[in-house]
Amino acid sequence: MKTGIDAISFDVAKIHLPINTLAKARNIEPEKLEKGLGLIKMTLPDTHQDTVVFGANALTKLISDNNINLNEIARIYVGTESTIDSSKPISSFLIALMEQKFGENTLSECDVVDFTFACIGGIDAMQNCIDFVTLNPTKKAIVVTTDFAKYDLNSTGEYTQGAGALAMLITANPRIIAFENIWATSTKGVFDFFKPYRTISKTAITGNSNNEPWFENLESKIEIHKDQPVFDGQYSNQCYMDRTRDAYFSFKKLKNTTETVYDSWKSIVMHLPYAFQGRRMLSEIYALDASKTIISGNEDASEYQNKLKEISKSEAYKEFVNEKLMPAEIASSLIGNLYTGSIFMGLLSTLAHFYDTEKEISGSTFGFLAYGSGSKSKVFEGTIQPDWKLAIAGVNLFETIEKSFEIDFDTYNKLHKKEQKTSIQTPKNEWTLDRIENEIPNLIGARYYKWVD
Ligand SMILES: CC(=O)CC(=O)SCCNC(=O)CCNC(=O)[C@H](O)C(C)(C)COP(=O)(O)OP(=O)(O)OC[C@H]1O[C@@H](n2cnc3c(N)ncnc32)[C@H](O)[C@@H]1OP(=O)(O)O
Repeated sequence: MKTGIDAISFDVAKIHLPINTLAKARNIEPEKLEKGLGLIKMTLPDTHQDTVVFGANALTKLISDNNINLNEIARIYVGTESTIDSSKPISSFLIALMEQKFGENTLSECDVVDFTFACIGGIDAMQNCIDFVTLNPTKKAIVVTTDFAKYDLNSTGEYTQGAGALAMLITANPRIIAFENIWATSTKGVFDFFKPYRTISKTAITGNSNNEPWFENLESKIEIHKDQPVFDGQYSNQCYMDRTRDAYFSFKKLKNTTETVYDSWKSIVMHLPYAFQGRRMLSEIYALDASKTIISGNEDASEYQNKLKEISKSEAYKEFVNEKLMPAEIASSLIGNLYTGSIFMGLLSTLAHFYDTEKEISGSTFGFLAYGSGSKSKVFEGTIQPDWKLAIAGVNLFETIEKSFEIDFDTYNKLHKKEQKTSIQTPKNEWTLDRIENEIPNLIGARYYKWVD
Protein backbone atom coordinates (compact mmCIF):
# COMPACT_ATOMS: atom_id res chain seq x y z
CA MET A 1 0.00 0.00 0.00
CA LYS A 2 1.17 3.53 -0.83
CA THR A 3 0.90 6.58 1.44
CA GLY A 4 1.36 10.25 0.58
CA ILE A 5 -0.27 13.53 -0.43
CA ASP A 6 -3.73 13.25 -1.94
CA ALA A 7 -4.65 16.95 -2.13
CA ILE A 8 -2.98 20.29 -1.49
CA SER A 9 -4.11 23.90 -1.02
CA PHE A 10 -2.45 27.18 -0.06
CA ASP A 11 -3.07 30.71 1.18
CA VAL A 12 -0.26 33.24 0.87
CA ALA A 13 -0.33 36.88 1.93
CA LYS A 14 -2.04 38.95 -0.78
CA ILE A 15 0.09 42.08 -0.60
CA HIS A 16 3.73 42.40 -1.61
CA LEU A 17 6.67 44.77 -1.88
CA PRO A 18 8.72 44.43 -5.08
CA ILE A 19 12.32 43.47 -4.24
CA ASN A 20 13.47 46.21 -6.57
CA THR A 21 11.75 48.82 -4.36
CA LEU A 22 13.41 47.42 -1.25
CA ALA A 23 16.83 47.21 -2.93
CA LYS A 24 16.69 50.86 -3.98
CA ALA A 25 15.55 52.01 -0.52
CA ARG A 26 18.34 50.04 1.14
CA ASN A 27 21.02 51.02 -1.35
CA ILE A 28 21.59 47.42 -2.44
CA GLU A 29 22.26 46.63 -6.11
CA PRO A 30 18.89 45.20 -7.34
CA GLU A 31 20.82 42.68 -9.52
CA LYS A 32 22.33 41.10 -6.40
CA LEU A 33 18.86 40.30 -5.03
CA GLU A 34 17.19 39.52 -8.36
CA LYS A 35 19.94 37.66 -10.21
CA GLY A 36 22.12 36.58 -7.27
CA LEU A 37 19.39 35.35 -4.89
CA GLY A 38 16.44 34.98 -7.31
CA LEU A 39 14.09 37.37 -5.50
CA ILE A 40 11.27 39.26 -7.25
CA LYS A 41 8.61 40.02 -4.60
CA MET A 42 8.16 39.55 -0.89
CA THR A 43 4.68 38.97 0.55
CA LEU A 44 3.50 40.51 3.82
CA PRO A 45 0.51 39.91 6.11
CA ASP A 46 -2.21 42.54 6.18
CA THR A 47 -3.29 43.97 9.56
CA HIS A 48 -6.16 41.47 9.89
CA GLN A 49 -3.92 38.44 9.25
CA ASP A 50 -1.73 36.20 11.40
CA THR A 51 -0.57 32.59 11.18
CA VAL A 52 -3.94 31.27 12.41
CA VAL A 53 -5.67 33.18 9.60
CA PHE A 54 -3.34 31.79 6.91
CA GLY A 55 -3.60 28.23 8.29
CA ALA A 56 -7.40 28.44 8.57
CA ASN A 57 -7.74 29.80 5.02
CA ALA A 58 -5.56 27.02 3.53
CA LEU A 59 -7.42 24.38 5.55
CA THR A 60 -10.87 25.75 4.62
CA LYS A 61 -9.89 25.64 0.94
CA LEU A 62 -8.57 22.08 1.25
CA ILE A 63 -11.79 20.91 2.90
CA SER A 64 -14.17 22.77 0.53
CA ASP A 65 -12.35 22.15 -2.76
CA ASN A 66 -11.98 18.43 -2.06
CA ASN A 67 -15.36 17.84 -0.36
CA ILE A 68 -13.59 16.34 2.63
CA ASN A 69 -15.83 14.59 5.14
CA LEU A 70 -14.45 15.81 8.47
CA ASN A 71 -15.52 12.60 10.23
CA GLU A 72 -12.79 10.83 8.25
CA ILE A 73 -10.02 13.15 9.47
CA ALA A 74 -8.23 11.52 12.40
CA ARG A 75 -5.42 14.07 12.73
CA ILE A 76 -4.62 17.68 11.93
CA TYR A 77 -0.93 18.25 12.63
CA VAL A 78 0.53 21.72 12.21
CA GLY A 79 4.12 22.70 11.42
CA THR A 80 4.98 26.25 12.46
CA GLU A 81 7.70 28.38 13.96
CA SER A 82 5.45 31.45 14.23
CA THR A 83 3.04 30.43 16.93
CA ILE A 84 0.98 33.07 18.67
CA ASP A 85 0.77 31.39 22.09
CA SER A 86 3.28 29.38 24.16
CA SER A 87 0.64 26.93 25.37
CA LYS A 88 -2.38 26.83 23.06
CA PRO A 89 -1.29 25.42 19.70
CA ILE A 90 -2.39 26.87 16.36
CA SER A 91 -4.09 23.51 15.72
CA SER A 92 -6.44 24.23 18.64
CA PHE A 93 -7.50 27.50 16.96
CA LEU A 94 -7.93 25.69 13.64
CA ILE A 95 -10.28 23.11 15.17
CA ALA A 96 -12.47 25.87 16.61
CA LEU A 97 -12.60 27.79 13.32
CA MET A 98 -13.35 24.70 11.21
CA GLU A 99 -16.19 23.77 13.57
CA GLN A 100 -17.44 27.36 13.35
CA LYS A 101 -17.64 26.95 9.58
CA PHE A 102 -18.42 23.27 8.99
CA GLY A 103 -20.51 22.40 12.07
CA GLU A 104 -20.18 21.99 15.82
CA ASN A 105 -18.31 18.86 17.02
CA THR A 106 -17.35 17.82 13.47
CA LEU A 107 -13.74 17.48 14.65
CA SER A 108 -14.26 16.60 18.30
CA GLU A 109 -12.54 13.20 17.89
CA CYS A 110 -9.68 14.56 15.80
CA ASP A 111 -6.15 14.54 17.28
CA VAL A 112 -4.39 17.89 16.84
CA VAL A 113 -0.93 19.20 17.76
CA ASP A 114 1.76 21.64 16.57
CA PHE A 115 5.31 20.63 15.63
CA THR A 116 8.11 23.17 16.02
CA PHE A 117 11.63 22.72 14.69
CA ALA A 118 12.26 25.90 12.68
CA CYS A 119 11.51 25.31 8.98
CA ILE A 120 11.41 21.50 9.18
CA GLY A 121 8.41 21.20 11.56
CA GLY A 122 6.00 20.66 8.64
CA ILE A 123 8.05 17.73 7.33
CA ASP A 124 8.14 16.24 10.84
CA ALA A 125 4.35 16.60 11.01
CA MET A 126 3.97 14.95 7.60
CA GLN A 127 6.32 12.04 8.39
CA ASN A 128 4.32 11.39 11.54
CA CYS A 129 1.01 11.47 9.64
CA ILE A 130 2.40 9.18 6.94
CA ASP A 131 3.44 6.62 9.58
CA PHE A 132 -0.03 6.90 11.13
CA VAL A 133 -1.90 6.38 7.84
CA THR A 134 0.42 3.51 6.88
CA LEU A 135 -0.60 1.80 10.12
CA ASN A 136 -4.28 2.82 9.72
CA PRO A 137 -4.96 2.87 5.96
CA THR A 138 -8.66 3.66 6.28
CA LYS A 139 -7.91 6.87 8.19
CA LYS A 140 -6.89 10.28 6.83
CA ALA A 141 -4.72 13.06 8.23
CA ILE A 142 -4.11 16.71 7.36
CA VAL A 143 -0.83 18.60 7.66
CA VAL A 144 -0.95 22.40 7.82
CA THR A 145 2.16 24.57 7.63
CA THR A 146 1.77 28.22 8.53
CA ASP A 147 4.36 30.92 9.10
CA PHE A 148 5.29 34.57 8.92
CA ALA A 149 8.96 35.06 8.02
CA LYS A 150 9.62 38.50 9.48
CA TYR A 151 13.14 39.89 9.79
CA ASP A 152 14.52 43.09 11.28
CA LEU A 153 14.57 46.16 9.04
CA ASN A 154 17.99 46.61 7.43
CA SER A 155 19.08 43.04 8.25
CA THR A 156 20.38 40.56 5.66
CA GLY A 157 17.17 38.56 6.13
CA GLU A 158 14.95 41.53 5.25
CA TYR A 159 14.77 40.72 1.53
CA THR A 160 13.75 37.10 2.20
CA GLN A 161 10.50 37.85 4.08
CA GLY A 162 7.21 36.13 3.21
CA ALA A 163 4.00 34.83 4.77
CA GLY A 164 1.42 32.10 4.17
CA ALA A 165 0.23 28.56 4.70
CA LEU A 166 -0.31 25.24 2.93
CA ALA A 167 -2.57 22.32 3.79
CA MET A 168 -2.03 18.73 2.62
CA LEU A 169 -4.38 15.77 2.84
CA ILE A 170 -2.45 12.57 3.70
CA THR A 171 -4.11 9.31 2.66
CA ALA A 172 -3.51 5.76 1.52
CA ASN A 173 -3.29 5.42 -2.27
CA PRO A 174 -2.86 9.20 -2.75
CA ARG A 175 -3.54 11.02 -6.01
CA ILE A 176 -0.44 13.30 -6.04
CA ILE A 177 2.68 11.69 -4.57
CA ALA A 178 3.48 8.50 -2.62
CA PHE A 179 6.54 8.50 -0.36
CA GLU A 180 9.03 5.65 0.00
CA ASN A 181 9.64 4.56 3.58
CA ILE A 182 13.30 5.70 3.63
CA TRP A 183 13.91 8.81 5.69
CA ALA A 184 17.48 9.92 6.40
CA THR A 185 18.13 12.47 9.14
CA SER A 186 21.11 14.61 10.14
CA THR A 187 20.90 16.62 13.38
CA LYS A 188 23.20 18.96 15.33
CA GLY A 189 22.27 21.38 18.11
CA VAL A 190 23.54 24.80 16.97
CA PHE A 191 22.58 28.49 17.14
CA ASP A 192 22.42 29.44 13.45
CA PHE A 193 18.92 30.97 13.62
CA PHE A 194 16.58 31.05 16.61
CA LYS A 195 13.84 33.04 18.37
CA PRO A 196 14.82 33.29 22.02
CA TYR A 197 12.89 34.78 24.94
CA ARG A 198 14.44 38.20 25.35
CA THR A 199 14.40 40.34 28.47
CA ILE A 200 14.79 43.98 29.26
CA SER A 201 15.35 45.15 32.84
CA LYS A 202 12.56 47.18 34.41
CA THR A 203 15.23 49.66 35.55
CA ALA A 204 16.10 50.37 31.91
CA ILE A 205 12.43 51.11 31.18
CA THR A 206 11.37 53.07 34.27
CA GLY A 207 14.70 54.73 35.08
CA ASN A 208 14.61 53.60 38.74
CA SER A 209 15.62 50.38 40.48
CA ASN A 210 12.67 50.03 42.90
CA ASN A 211 11.03 47.17 40.95
CA GLU A 212 7.67 48.93 41.19
CA PRO A 213 4.80 47.22 39.31
CA TRP A 214 4.90 48.21 35.65
CA PHE A 215 1.60 47.56 33.84
CA GLU A 216 0.97 44.72 36.33
CA ASN A 217 4.39 43.15 35.71
CA LEU A 218 5.91 42.43 39.12
CA GLU A 219 9.15 40.88 37.86
CA SER A 220 12.27 43.04 37.66
CA LYS A 221 12.80 41.83 34.08
CA ILE A 222 10.26 42.27 31.29
CA GLU A 223 10.04 39.44 28.76
CA ILE A 224 9.72 40.40 25.12
CA HIS A 225 8.48 38.25 22.26
CA LYS A 226 9.71 39.13 18.78
CA ASP A 227 8.72 37.47 15.51
CA GLN A 228 12.15 38.32 14.15
CA PRO A 229 14.91 35.73 14.65
CA VAL A 230 18.43 36.12 15.99
CA PHE A 231 20.60 34.70 13.22
CA ASP A 232 23.96 34.56 11.46
CA GLY A 233 23.16 34.34 7.73
CA GLN A 234 26.43 32.89 6.42
CA TYR A 235 26.75 30.46 9.34
CA SER A 236 23.14 29.32 8.75
CA ASN A 237 24.09 28.61 5.12
CA GLN A 238 27.03 26.49 6.29
CA CYS A 239 24.76 24.55 8.69
CA TYR A 240 22.24 24.06 5.86
CA MET A 241 24.97 22.70 3.60
CA ASP A 242 26.46 20.41 6.25
CA ARG A 243 23.16 18.92 7.43
CA THR A 244 21.69 18.38 3.92
CA ARG A 245 24.95 16.81 2.70
CA ASP A 246 25.11 14.43 5.66
CA ALA A 247 21.41 13.50 5.38
CA TYR A 248 21.83 12.97 1.61
CA PHE A 249 24.70 10.52 2.07
CA SER A 250 22.82 8.74 4.91
CA PHE A 251 19.93 8.40 2.49
CA LYS A 252 22.30 6.91 -0.10
CA LYS A 253 23.53 4.41 2.50
CA LEU A 254 19.95 3.51 3.51
CA LYS A 255 19.09 2.96 -0.16
CA ASN A 256 22.13 0.71 -0.35
CA THR A 257 23.17 2.03 -3.74
CA THR A 258 26.43 3.09 -5.38
CA GLU A 259 24.60 4.94 -8.18
CA THR A 260 24.33 8.75 -8.22
CA VAL A 261 21.13 9.23 -6.22
CA TYR A 262 20.10 12.59 -7.74
CA ASP A 263 20.25 11.10 -11.25
CA SER A 264 17.17 9.04 -10.36
CA TRP A 265 15.26 12.21 -9.33
CA LYS A 266 13.33 14.11 -11.99
CA SER A 267 12.98 17.11 -9.66
CA ILE A 268 14.71 18.10 -6.46
CA VAL A 269 12.59 19.93 -3.90
CA MET A 270 14.53 21.67 -1.13
CA HIS A 271 13.74 24.04 1.69
CA LEU A 272 13.99 27.45 0.02
CA PRO A 273 14.40 30.40 2.41
CA TYR A 274 14.80 32.35 -0.85
CA ALA A 275 14.56 31.13 -4.43
CA PHE A 276 18.23 30.39 -5.19
CA GLN A 277 19.23 28.84 -1.84
CA GLY A 278 18.89 25.31 -3.24
CA ARG A 279 21.10 25.93 -6.27
CA ARG A 280 23.67 27.78 -4.14
CA MET A 281 23.85 24.95 -1.58
CA LEU A 282 23.52 21.85 -3.77
CA SER A 283 26.79 22.15 -5.73
CA GLU A 284 28.68 20.21 -3.04
CA ILE A 285 26.31 17.21 -3.18
CA TYR A 286 26.28 17.48 -6.99
CA ALA A 287 30.09 17.24 -7.02
CA LEU A 288 30.55 14.60 -4.31
CA ASP A 289 27.96 12.18 -5.73
CA ALA A 290 28.82 12.69 -9.41
CA SER A 291 29.28 9.52 -11.49
CA LYS A 292 32.63 10.85 -12.76
CA THR A 293 34.78 12.23 -9.93
CA ILE A 294 34.94 16.03 -10.04
CA ILE A 295 35.92 16.59 -6.43
CA SER A 296 37.62 14.10 -4.13
CA GLY A 297 36.99 15.60 -0.71
CA ASN A 298 40.74 15.42 -0.01
CA GLU A 299 41.44 19.01 -1.18
CA ASP A 300 42.51 21.55 1.45
CA ALA A 301 39.75 23.86 2.68
CA SER A 302 40.36 26.80 0.34
CA GLU A 303 40.98 24.61 -2.72
CA TYR A 304 37.77 22.72 -1.88
CA GLN A 305 35.76 25.98 -1.69
CA ASN A 306 37.31 27.28 -4.94
CA LYS A 307 36.43 24.06 -6.73
CA LEU A 308 32.84 24.22 -5.46
CA LYS A 309 32.54 27.83 -6.69
CA GLU A 310 33.92 26.78 -10.09
CA ILE A 311 31.49 23.84 -10.29
CA SER A 312 28.54 26.06 -9.35
CA LYS A 313 29.35 28.39 -12.28
CA SER A 314 29.85 25.54 -14.82
CA GLU A 315 27.48 25.06 -17.77
CA ALA A 316 26.81 21.45 -16.69
CA TYR A 317 25.67 22.60 -13.23
CA LYS A 318 23.50 25.37 -14.71
CA GLU A 319 21.79 22.79 -16.90
CA PHE A 320 21.31 20.50 -13.92
CA VAL A 321 19.74 23.40 -11.95
CA ASN A 322 17.49 24.33 -14.82
CA GLU A 323 16.23 20.81 -15.20
CA LYS A 324 15.89 19.68 -11.59
CA LEU A 325 15.59 22.75 -9.34
CA MET A 326 14.17 25.65 -11.34
CA PRO A 327 10.47 24.60 -11.25
CA ALA A 328 10.48 24.71 -7.43
CA GLU A 329 12.04 28.19 -7.43
CA ILE A 330 9.31 29.93 -9.45
CA ALA A 331 6.80 30.41 -6.62
CA SER A 332 9.51 31.19 -4.07
CA SER A 333 10.73 34.17 -6.17
CA LEU A 334 7.21 35.62 -6.07
CA ILE A 335 6.38 34.88 -2.43
CA GLY A 336 9.50 34.84 -0.23
CA ASN A 337 10.19 32.54 2.69
CA LEU A 338 7.30 30.51 4.10
CA TYR A 339 9.55 28.74 6.66
CA THR A 340 7.73 25.38 7.28
CA GLY A 341 5.72 25.80 4.07
CA SER A 342 8.64 26.57 1.73
CA ILE A 343 9.42 22.97 0.82
CA PHE A 344 5.73 22.17 0.21
CA MET A 345 5.39 25.36 -1.87
CA GLY A 346 8.44 24.11 -3.83
CA LEU A 347 6.58 20.88 -4.52
CA LEU A 348 3.41 22.74 -5.54
CA SER A 349 5.40 25.13 -7.74
CA THR A 350 7.03 22.16 -9.49
CA LEU A 351 3.69 20.43 -10.04
CA ALA A 352 2.03 23.66 -11.26
CA HIS A 353 4.94 24.27 -13.66
CA PHE A 354 4.64 20.80 -15.19
CA TYR A 355 0.85 21.14 -15.31
CA ASP A 356 0.99 24.52 -17.08
CA THR A 357 3.65 23.33 -19.56
CA GLU A 358 1.65 20.13 -20.18
CA LYS A 359 4.42 17.72 -19.16
CA GLU A 360 3.45 14.23 -18.02
CA ILE A 361 5.42 13.36 -14.88
CA SER A 362 3.39 10.43 -13.58
CA GLY A 363 5.75 7.68 -12.37
CA SER A 364 8.75 9.98 -11.94
CA THR A 365 10.57 10.26 -8.63
CA PHE A 366 11.15 13.54 -6.77
CA GLY A 367 13.92 13.94 -4.18
CA PHE A 368 13.32 16.08 -1.07
CA LEU A 369 15.99 17.86 0.98
CA ALA A 370 14.41 19.50 4.01
CA TYR A 371 16.20 21.78 6.47
CA GLY A 372 15.35 23.44 9.77
CA SER A 373 17.72 25.72 11.64
CA GLY A 374 18.86 24.63 15.01
CA SER A 375 19.55 22.24 13.07
CA LYS A 376 18.16 19.23 11.21
CA SER A 377 17.89 17.92 7.68
CA LYS A 378 15.73 15.10 6.36
CA VAL A 379 16.16 13.52 2.92
CA PHE A 380 13.49 11.30 1.37
CA GLU A 381 11.83 10.61 -1.98
CA GLY A 382 8.41 10.10 -3.50
CA THR A 383 6.82 9.00 -6.76
CA ILE A 384 4.28 11.09 -8.67
CA GLN A 385 0.94 9.27 -9.01
CA PRO A 386 -1.24 8.87 -12.13
CA ASP A 387 -3.98 11.25 -10.89
CA TRP A 388 -1.66 14.15 -9.96
CA LYS A 389 -3.10 16.43 -12.66
CA LEU A 390 -6.67 15.86 -11.57
CA ALA A 391 -5.69 16.61 -7.98
CA ILE A 392 -4.01 19.96 -8.69
CA ALA A 393 -6.23 21.15 -11.58
CA GLY A 394 -8.17 23.58 -9.37
CA VAL A 395 -5.24 24.87 -7.28
CA ASN A 396 -4.38 27.80 -9.63
CA LEU A 397 -1.08 28.64 -7.96
CA PHE A 398 0.50 31.09 -10.41
CA GLU A 399 -2.83 32.73 -11.37
CA THR A 400 -3.51 33.46 -7.68
CA ILE A 401 -0.03 34.80 -6.88
CA GLU A 402 -0.23 37.00 -9.98
CA LYS A 403 -3.16 38.90 -8.38
CA SER A 404 -1.05 40.02 -5.40
CA PHE A 405 -1.40 43.75 -4.57
CA GLU A 406 1.74 45.92 -4.72
CA ILE A 407 2.42 48.28 -1.82
CA ASP A 408 4.92 51.14 -1.58
CA PHE A 409 7.90 51.41 0.73
CA ASP A 410 6.16 53.74 3.18
CA THR A 411 3.27 51.29 3.67
CA TYR A 412 5.76 48.43 4.06
CA ASN A 413 7.50 50.32 6.86
CA LYS A 414 4.20 51.02 8.62
CA LEU A 415 3.16 47.38 8.42
CA HIS A 416 6.55 46.18 9.66
CA LYS A 417 6.49 48.57 12.62
CA LYS A 418 2.80 47.76 13.35
CA GLU A 419 1.89 51.42 12.80
CA GLN A 420 -0.64 50.55 10.09
CA LYS A 421 -3.99 50.31 11.88
CA THR A 422 -6.43 49.54 9.06
CA SER A 423 -6.42 46.75 6.49
CA ILE A 424 -4.71 47.49 3.16
CA GLN A 425 -7.22 45.21 1.42
CA THR A 426 -10.80 44.55 2.47
CA PRO A 427 -11.08 40.85 3.42
CA LYS A 428 -13.35 38.73 1.24
CA ASN A 429 -14.10 34.99 1.46
CA GLU A 430 -11.53 34.48 4.16
CA TRP A 431 -10.81 34.35 7.88
CA THR A 432 -9.79 37.52 9.71
CA LEU A 433 -8.45 38.27 13.15
CA ASP A 434 -11.48 40.01 14.66
CA ARG A 435 -10.18 41.11 18.08
CA ILE A 436 -7.84 40.33 20.93
CA GLU A 437 -9.36 40.40 24.42
CA ASN A 438 -7.78 43.01 26.69
CA GLU A 439 -10.24 43.48 29.55
CA ILE A 440 -11.70 40.24 30.94
CA PRO A 441 -8.92 39.06 33.32
CA ASN A 442 -9.10 35.31 32.66
CA LEU A 443 -9.29 35.81 28.90
CA ILE A 444 -6.53 38.41 28.46
CA GLY A 445 -4.85 37.88 25.11
CA ALA A 446 -7.51 35.49 23.74
CA ARG A 447 -7.69 35.90 19.97
CA TYR A 448 -11.05 35.75 18.18
CA TYR A 449 -11.48 35.18 14.46
CA LYS A 450 -14.38 35.43 12.05
CA TRP A 451 -15.14 34.31 8.50
CA VAL A 452 -15.94 37.17 6.10
CA ASP A 453 -18.06 36.30 3.02
C1 LIG B 1 15.87 30.88 7.68
C2 LIG B 1 15.49 29.58 7.14
O1 LIG B 1 14.49 29.50 6.42
C3 LIG B 1 16.32 28.39 7.48
C4 LIG B 1 17.50 28.33 6.54
O2 LIG B 1 17.39 27.92 5.43
S1 LIG B 1 19.01 28.89 7.12
C5 LIG B 1 19.97 29.17 5.64
C6 LIG B 1 19.55 30.46 4.98
N1 LIG B 1 19.63 31.58 5.90
C7 LIG B 1 18.73 32.57 5.88
O3 LIG B 1 17.82 32.59 5.08
C8 LIG B 1 18.89 33.66 6.93
C9 LIG B 1 18.44 35.02 6.42
N2 LIG B 1 19.14 35.40 5.19
C10 LIG B 1 20.38 35.97 5.15
O4 LIG B 1 21.02 36.25 6.16
C11 LIG B 1 20.92 36.31 3.79
O5 LIG B 1 19.88 36.58 2.94
C12 LIG B 1 21.81 35.18 3.19
C13 LIG B 1 22.91 34.78 4.19
C14 LIG B 1 21.00 33.96 2.92
C15 LIG B 1 22.43 35.71 1.92
O6 LIG B 1 23.38 36.65 2.31
P1 LIG B 1 23.83 37.90 1.42
O7 LIG B 1 24.98 38.45 2.14
O8 LIG B 1 22.67 38.78 1.15
O9 LIG B 1 24.20 37.29 0.03
P2 LIG B 1 25.54 36.52 -0.41
O10 LIG B 1 25.70 35.28 0.39
O11 LIG B 1 26.66 37.47 -0.43
O12 LIG B 1 25.15 36.10 -1.89
C16 LIG B 1 24.83 37.02 -2.87
C17 LIG B 1 24.83 36.33 -4.21
O13 LIG B 1 24.49 37.32 -5.19
C18 LIG B 1 25.51 37.37 -6.16
N3 LIG B 1 25.60 38.77 -6.63
C19 LIG B 1 26.06 39.84 -5.96
N4 LIG B 1 25.96 40.95 -6.74
C20 LIG B 1 25.40 40.55 -7.91
C21 LIG B 1 25.03 41.23 -9.12
N5 LIG B 1 25.21 42.54 -9.26
N6 LIG B 1 24.50 40.51 -10.14
C22 LIG B 1 24.31 39.16 -10.00
N7 LIG B 1 24.66 38.47 -8.88
C23 LIG B 1 25.18 39.16 -7.84
C24 LIG B 1 26.77 36.90 -5.45
O14 LIG B 1 27.74 36.46 -6.36
C25 LIG B 1 26.20 35.78 -4.59
O15 LIG B 1 25.91 34.63 -5.36
P3 LIG B 1 26.85 33.31 -5.41
O16 LIG B 1 27.52 33.16 -4.09
O17 LIG B 1 25.89 32.21 -5.69
O18 LIG B 1 27.78 33.59 -6.51
